[in-house]
Amino acid sequence: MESERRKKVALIQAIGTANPPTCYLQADYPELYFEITKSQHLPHLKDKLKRICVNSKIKKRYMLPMEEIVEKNPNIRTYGAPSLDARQDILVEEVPKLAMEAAMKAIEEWGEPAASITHLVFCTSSEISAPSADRRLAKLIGLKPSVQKFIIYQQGCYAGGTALRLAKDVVENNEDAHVLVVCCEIYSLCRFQGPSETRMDILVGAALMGDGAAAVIISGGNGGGNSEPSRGQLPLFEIVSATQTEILNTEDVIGFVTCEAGVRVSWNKAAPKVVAENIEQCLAETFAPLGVENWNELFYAVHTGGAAILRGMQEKLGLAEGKLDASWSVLSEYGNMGSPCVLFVLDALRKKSMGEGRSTTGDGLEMGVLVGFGPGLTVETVALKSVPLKATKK
Ligand SMILES: CC(C)(COP(=O)(O)OP(=O)(O)OC[C@H]1O[C@@H](n2cnc3c(N)ncnc32)[C@H](O)[C@@H]1OP(=O)(O)O)[C@@H](O)C(=O)NCCC(=O)NCCSC(=O)CC(=O)O
Repeated sequence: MESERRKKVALIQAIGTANPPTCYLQADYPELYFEITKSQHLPHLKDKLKRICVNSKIKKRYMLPMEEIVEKNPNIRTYGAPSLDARQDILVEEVPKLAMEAAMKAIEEWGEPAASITHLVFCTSSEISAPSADRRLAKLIGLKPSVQKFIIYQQGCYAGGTALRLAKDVVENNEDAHVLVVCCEIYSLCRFQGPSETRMDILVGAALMGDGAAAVIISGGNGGGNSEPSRGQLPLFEIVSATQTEILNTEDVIGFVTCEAGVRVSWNKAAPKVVAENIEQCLAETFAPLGVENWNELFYAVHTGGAAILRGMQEKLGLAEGKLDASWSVLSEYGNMGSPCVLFVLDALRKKSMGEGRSTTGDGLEMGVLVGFGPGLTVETVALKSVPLKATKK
């Protein structure tokens, strides 16, 4: 009977991640940045960048080889100089290539052919082109021409959550849908700016941003507490709900604009405070219907926006030590890569849970939350259910 048919639930089946090959150690970066930008005559700004780098809790980041790129395109090093053409020429090629690496890893873990993907959701804020980056990616990984594509351009760091929200709707409403979600950012190049005496947020960006791509595959499964995948393989997480919230009157807190000089980012000092002040309301709205009030009952995959943001959230929610470990670990190993960050954290979380012999993919807990935030200020709150790890080992 129709009324007895169980609703399909959205299951994350596999995760793949990728980074460019060039690794920059955080301890060496201030020297390198001031060398590349020919700004050694500004030692007070270099000292400030050194301090921010030390406090960033970042050990290393992966980026395009910026020394070579800037040498060939010297306008990129000068604050405000026109350089968008040079950046776009490289990014239009490099964004789909990095995305491909992550996508291939996710497809390999999933174990089904790429041709079985029915929908593609692609997110980037690192280039703008048509035919767009999703189409280039589809060709690179051999998706069928009838794959249903969506591109989420210019949404910044919260787009990883937006993509999961869209994929959830797609699998719940389309029989046998298999959605490939890919987020890819090359901030090292699109957002690179030389230092400026009047723009301290450029130094903050120089200290935090890195490049990465992450891909997940989401399929429909049977609900009812037991997460059954549709195609034989056991899933990693169930997406229970996904919501976007706009925090009113915060348009000047985080933003960016593409201009002749590349992507000009505005990060306001108030960002950590604004996120901390609003996070509990976002969680309350998401988890009241699920009967969760104690934030320590949840596992967490929070965007690695910066150390002050993670600290503020931990304090405001009264989280026990270790609750944000997966985010701290991604921040330390990769920095702030924008939209793929939350998916990197999800990957770290399930690997950590497995490594530590936890009973579920979510730190041994049943319910958790993925939090993405970015321009607007906009928050994506995704409620997740973990999967028993004993079952995945069978
Ligand atoms: C950058 C930090 C690690 C630095 O931490 P510190 O422990 O060194 O201390 P701090 O916060 O006092 O900052 C050090 C110095 O930098 C300055 N400073 C910090 N943030 C600033 C900003 N946004 N604009 C201008 N200056 C800023 C401080 O005033 C201080 O200057 P002085 O030394 O002169 O007193 C931290 O502040 C942090 O994590 N900030 C959050 C970064 C952020 O907004 N991320 C959101 C990304 S948005 C995103 O991810 C989405 C997207 O882009 O789409």
